[in-house]
Amino acid sequence: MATLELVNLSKRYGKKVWGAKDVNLKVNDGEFVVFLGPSGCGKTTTLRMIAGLEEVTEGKVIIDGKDVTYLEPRKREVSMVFQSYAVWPHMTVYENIAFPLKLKKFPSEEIDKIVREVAEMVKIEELLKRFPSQLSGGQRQRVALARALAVKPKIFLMDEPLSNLDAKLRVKMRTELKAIHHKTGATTIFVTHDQSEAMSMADRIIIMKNGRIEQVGTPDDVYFNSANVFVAGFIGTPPTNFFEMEVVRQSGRIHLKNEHIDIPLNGKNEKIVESYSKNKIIVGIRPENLLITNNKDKAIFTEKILVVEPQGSHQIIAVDLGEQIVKIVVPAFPKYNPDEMINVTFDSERIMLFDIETKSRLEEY
Ligand SMILES: Nc1ncnc2c1ncn2[C@@H]1O[C@H](COP(=O)(O)OP(=O)(O)OP(=O)(O)O)[C@@H](O)[C@H]1O
Repeated sequence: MATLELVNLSKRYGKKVWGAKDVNLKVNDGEFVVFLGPSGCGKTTTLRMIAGLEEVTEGKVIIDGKDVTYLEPRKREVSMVFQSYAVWPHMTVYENIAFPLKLKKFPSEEIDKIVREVAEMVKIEELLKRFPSQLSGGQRQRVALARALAVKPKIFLMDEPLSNLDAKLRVKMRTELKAIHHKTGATTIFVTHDQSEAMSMADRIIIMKNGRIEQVGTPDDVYFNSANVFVAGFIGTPPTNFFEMEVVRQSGRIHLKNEHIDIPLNGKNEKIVESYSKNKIIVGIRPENLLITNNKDKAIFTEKILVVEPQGSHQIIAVDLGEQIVKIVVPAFPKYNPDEMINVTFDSERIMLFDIETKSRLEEY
């Protein structure tokens, strides 16, 4: 087990493309950290630099206080699990797990003990004599996990390890991986582009875009205190509704208005906008923070329902506000129908205000 520190870590491909740029991060001993972001944001590049599989252009990788930036991969005491499993097809499950230990010249009795221990941990004790071709995708991924666990690395690196599995198995493996992490307490860096995977597994999430870190925080931090428009839009399903609004001072109160919506501000939100000098602002409201009300006076807009998407536990209501589809999440009951008129209000504690130019959150988070 170990700590990890990345200092201004950067990777340039060719002359212009920065795969990762100025990545600064401290990972605590035993922490489960997830790199999350859209395709091409630099997650894999960063992970590979930590593993030593990618040459660093600038910056440092520090494991347990020791600068390993130029140390070869096998001397870093990290284990990597890939999306493609990378188990050896000509070896049995037992041999796959045992092989790295043999290379390290462990005595065969100890190898046997470790193989059985990790096989039990990932629930493949029954499969030790089989070859990978006789296993399902999920079982093969467990073998890759067991092999990585067996060498007791200082740090576990996982690059989208669940993305080749079907949706149901992914969700199951998430829970199991989290339980394994709980048991081993190994410092883990996990890469994914799936936000619900990140939210459900991470102690902290590192959200990346264009090679840079946009926000570092717990799942609650990045969801409730999103640092900017990108993070607020990336985290959450359905995504946050964004509105470009004008700041209007009207009979002693501040309103945020556009053609369809009128939001009167009070309390904390009014204070934030009082010290904001521009006349346009971006408002972000998550679908569950828009509320349907019978009181028309409280409505920030009144509109016809376009579509209702039943989800069992809740309903997603879509409303067409002049070329912008607004999504609202409401409980499963009462049932709503298309063409029904609804008055929509909002949870004033939960709206997010962003600078129209910098797109950053306009409050302390
Ligand atoms: N070998 C390479 N040569 C040139 N550019 C590269 C190379 N590898 C990655 N890149 C570029 O670096 C950027 C970051 O890529 P990276 O693979 O780290 O993204 P990612 O977040 O892991 O994406 P994905 O989720 O699609 O795997 C991208 O713009 C990518 O095109």
